[in-house]
Amino acid sequence: MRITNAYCIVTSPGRNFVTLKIVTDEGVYGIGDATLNGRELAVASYLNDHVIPCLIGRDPQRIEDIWQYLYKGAYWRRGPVTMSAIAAVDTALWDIKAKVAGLPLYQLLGGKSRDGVMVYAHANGRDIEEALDRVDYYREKGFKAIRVQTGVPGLDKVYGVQKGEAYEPAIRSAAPDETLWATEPYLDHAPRLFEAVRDRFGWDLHLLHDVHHRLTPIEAARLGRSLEPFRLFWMEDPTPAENQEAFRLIRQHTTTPIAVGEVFNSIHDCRELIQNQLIDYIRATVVHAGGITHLRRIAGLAELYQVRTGCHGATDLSPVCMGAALHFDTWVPNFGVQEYMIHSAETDAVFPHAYSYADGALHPGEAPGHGVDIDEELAAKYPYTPAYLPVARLRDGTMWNW
Ligand SMILES: O=C(O)C(=O)C[C@H](O)[C@H](O)CO
Ligand SMILES: [Mg+2]
Repeated sequence: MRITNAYCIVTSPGRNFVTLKIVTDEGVYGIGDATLNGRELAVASYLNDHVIPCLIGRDPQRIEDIWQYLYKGAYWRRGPVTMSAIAAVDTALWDIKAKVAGLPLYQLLGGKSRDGVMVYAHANGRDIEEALDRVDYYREKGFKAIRVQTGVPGLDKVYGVQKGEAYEPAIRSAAPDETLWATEPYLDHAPRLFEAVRDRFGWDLHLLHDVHHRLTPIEAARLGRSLEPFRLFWMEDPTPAENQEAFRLIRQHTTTPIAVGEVFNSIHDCRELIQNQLIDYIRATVVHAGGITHLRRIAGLAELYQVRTGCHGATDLSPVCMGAALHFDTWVPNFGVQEYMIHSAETDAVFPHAYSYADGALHPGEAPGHGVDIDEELAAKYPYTPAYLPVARLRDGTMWNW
């Protein structure tokens, strides 16, 4: 079996996605997500200009060898652009292998470890009342785990919150939107929010919260401690994780569980966090962390230290990534939870998929491969439009972490 063709499909059904399609001489094809929010065309160029020419003629069944060839062969290791490109190839190759075998991908990974993949929804509100209504909405839909974010008094725009139904942080424009951040009002507000959620809905619900890298380690420690009475499932990205050692300080002060890793692209980004048991959940997922092949290694390391998975699943990760992640989640022994930020109807139409939601869980489906396809004709109707994630500044104008 040989790879005869490979190409990128860039489409924008409401937001930008990059998809790699690999075609073989036997007519079987596979697809992989290559979307890197706000830097989409860099990955498309990496694939088109540097990876695809090296793939033609290779045996698509040699997934491990191709992974090593692309990783070691570039000389320049790691980084989100490289690892997203490798992930797209890897995902497409696993898709092909499973289609050839006539099996859903989770069967090749080792079979089912669970009957369904527990997912968490996003309840966002401009204020506490609005957030409570959204929690209620998702509870009614059967979700067992809900992430809750609200506006903060005195701040105009806050991560996770937006007027209207669908939250989409990447704004279509030539340059990023500028937002304002202040830590003190947030630290005062967050415990009030979770107190209100527990008062109204009780304790039979997993609650999650994303700090989105905004705090210093000692501020994160204070937040974790102030949230302890409300028993969170996790507090996510409390501080930027380039300095893995910083989490030791947070850990020394709080028992609120910590989730980190949606921006990680390699096992080396989380090795110390995992080996020193400084986190409880690892958020790396298929598209940004080198595909199924590399994510499996991260999960294997994490398992040794009782760190569980919590794959990133925002809407900037395409349904192709979600499909592949659900097969991974169905198999991985140390599964924790899967993020599920629901895609728009336009996106779902471009990416027909076998996965489905029922009663708080997603199911990957039984279609051979990862079960997600792309309608190329429809995709062509949504041309790429530049869009960027916002930036954040402190009140005095200092650049901060968005
Ligand atoms: O889903 C989350 O937890 C996020 O933090 C979403 C990110 O801001 C988003 O995926 C960035 O592209
Ligand atoms: Mg996050």
